[in-house]
Amino acid sequence: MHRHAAFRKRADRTRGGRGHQRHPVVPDSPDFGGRGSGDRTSDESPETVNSTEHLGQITNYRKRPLAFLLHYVRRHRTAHLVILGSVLLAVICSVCTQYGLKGLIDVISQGPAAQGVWAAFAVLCGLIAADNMLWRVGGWVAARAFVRVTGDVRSDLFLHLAGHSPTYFSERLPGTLASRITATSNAIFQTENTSTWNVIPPIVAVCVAVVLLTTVNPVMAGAVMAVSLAMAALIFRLARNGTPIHREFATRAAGVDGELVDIISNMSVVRAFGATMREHQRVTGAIGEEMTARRRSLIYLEKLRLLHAVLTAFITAGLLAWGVVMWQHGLATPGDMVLICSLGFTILHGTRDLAVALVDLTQHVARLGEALDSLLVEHDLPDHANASALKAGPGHVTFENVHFAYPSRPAVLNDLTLDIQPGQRVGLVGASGAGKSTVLSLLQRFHDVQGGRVMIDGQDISQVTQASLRDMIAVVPQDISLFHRTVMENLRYARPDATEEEVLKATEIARCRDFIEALPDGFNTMVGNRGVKLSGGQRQRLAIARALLKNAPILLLDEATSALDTESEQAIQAALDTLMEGRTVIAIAHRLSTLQNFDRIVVMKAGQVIDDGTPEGLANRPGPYRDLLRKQAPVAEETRPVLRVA
Ligand SMILES: Nc1ncnc2c1ncn2[C@@H]1O[C@H](COP(=O)(O)OP(=O)(O)OP(=O)(O)O)[C@@H](O)[C@H]1O
Repeated sequence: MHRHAAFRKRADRTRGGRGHQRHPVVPDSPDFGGRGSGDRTSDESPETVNSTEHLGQITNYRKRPLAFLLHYVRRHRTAHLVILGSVLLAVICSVCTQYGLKGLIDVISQGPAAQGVWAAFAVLCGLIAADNMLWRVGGWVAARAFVRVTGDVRSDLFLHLAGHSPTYFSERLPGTLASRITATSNAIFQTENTSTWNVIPPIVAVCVAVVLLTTVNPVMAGAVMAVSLAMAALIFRLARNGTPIHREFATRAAGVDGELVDIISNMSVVRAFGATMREHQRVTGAIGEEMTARRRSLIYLEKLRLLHAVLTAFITAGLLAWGVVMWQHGLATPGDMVLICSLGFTILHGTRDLAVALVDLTQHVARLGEALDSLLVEHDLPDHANASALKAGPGHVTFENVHFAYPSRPAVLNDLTLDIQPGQRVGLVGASGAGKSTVLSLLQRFHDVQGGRVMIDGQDISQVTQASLRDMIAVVPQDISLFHRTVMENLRYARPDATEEEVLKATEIARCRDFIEALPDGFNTMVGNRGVKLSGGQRQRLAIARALLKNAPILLLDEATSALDTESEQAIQAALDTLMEGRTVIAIAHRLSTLQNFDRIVVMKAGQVIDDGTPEGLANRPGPYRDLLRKQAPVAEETRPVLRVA
């Protein structure tokens, strides 16, 4: 199969929703319409882009911006051929108009009795009309085709971006990534526009003009062509030399966007620390660097244009003088003089326009290259080449001699072994930095382990598709992220095809229906950026409802109730109890009393399990858990400790 066709097919497949196997409904779990997350077929799992097939294609273009552009041009081949055809014909008509003019003048100069005046007139008018109409045909088709290309590009880049690991995102500013996607699509649009309207027309015009000039004076045509080509080559070469300057500008511009988004998304912190002026200075610094880079880029272009203007003035003067001398020696008719002048100008202006357009084009291609270079990085956590869907089971989780370190950091987990039976509720406790969150991350395969294996129902999670792995796991995180969308859309994120009845049922169990209905627009209320218009407790209950709708056999909880009043805590605790029914649960808890109803407590220290047993068993014998309990005892008397939900 052709490589590009394969790329397209795969991209289409990833968009269209794959039929990967989903786990069955957890038998003992509460019924939310009798459907497991396995029924969620319309959701486009971003993990699907981890397909190594897809990776093998799009990342090939990382260093080949023009090949990348051509790939999308081929997707709309017919439209681009129509555009090219109409531009070529339009330019040919436009240049031939000058020949038509010469014909008319030659006939007219024979006197009023000359034959064929109206025929020459008709030819000239026909050429002018065709010239104008053909441009419009090209413009009409381009208005659709070029815009489609920009849409395809952004959509594919997003798909690729979404397949990167958390490490990729933690090392980059979201604003920079977003701005690079936009920059890529803008650069492609500009490249297509410049090529179609500013590069191809002068090339064709110059070629046709030279052919026509040959009919008057072949030597003159050859000389003009040679000089023009030499000049265009010189300008283009100089333009290419400026590429690093233009790329520097593109990098700085993306940097400013990244800084702005980072600061704006942390505006509450900026205010809390009275750091507005500090941030202003920082942004001003970044803008200053971008301005310097932009100035250098523009001045470089201006120098090139100046050079071309000077050369053009000299060559035009030479050409005109040559024509006058020919006329003086009776070697040229008045019509020939008109033709020499107009074709000479066509060639000179054509090469000038071409050189300028090529300069612009190299700048657009440089921007495109810069953006692709940073976006088309290979996924660092692709699905295994022979990955198959995780076969749904009851949710048996095993960590087998797991060794793990974050990049350039000392080991976080050392030979960790943990066996969690299906349906077991396990609380992970231990000092800050012990590695509890890392355990949850590794189970979701946010990173690959460096030693040992993580297994679900006897299957190594590094060997299964990430989409099927995510389907097995529901997460209630500590920091609950909501989209700036309606409450309903946020709830349905877990299962877009959930019926209204299922959503209502989940919100009732999660104790959030009452407060949602009290919101100004009920379920259609926008929750604000990351959910700021809701309280912490309300966001947590929404997250629980979302997890209920997902209905996965494994549930990860990370410290959910830390900042709540007693009433909210009780509501959330009750909701969590329902959510945990019939699932394998791994919960991170700092406040130990929330784990009293759990089957098992695992105490971690420096990446290892140092104690393991039932809450009562561990509480009743000397050991790290009892020490932790005693440390928390005074706190427990004042405030009822609660589970921290993931
Ligand atoms: N993305 C990351 N990159 C590099 N190091 C990390 C990353 N995440 C965590 N760490 C480091 O790994 C160690 C374990 O962190 P982890 O978050 O797993 O601990 P924890 O027991 O969950 O702590 P806490 O209870 O404070 O949340 C810490 O030293 C932390 O600095």
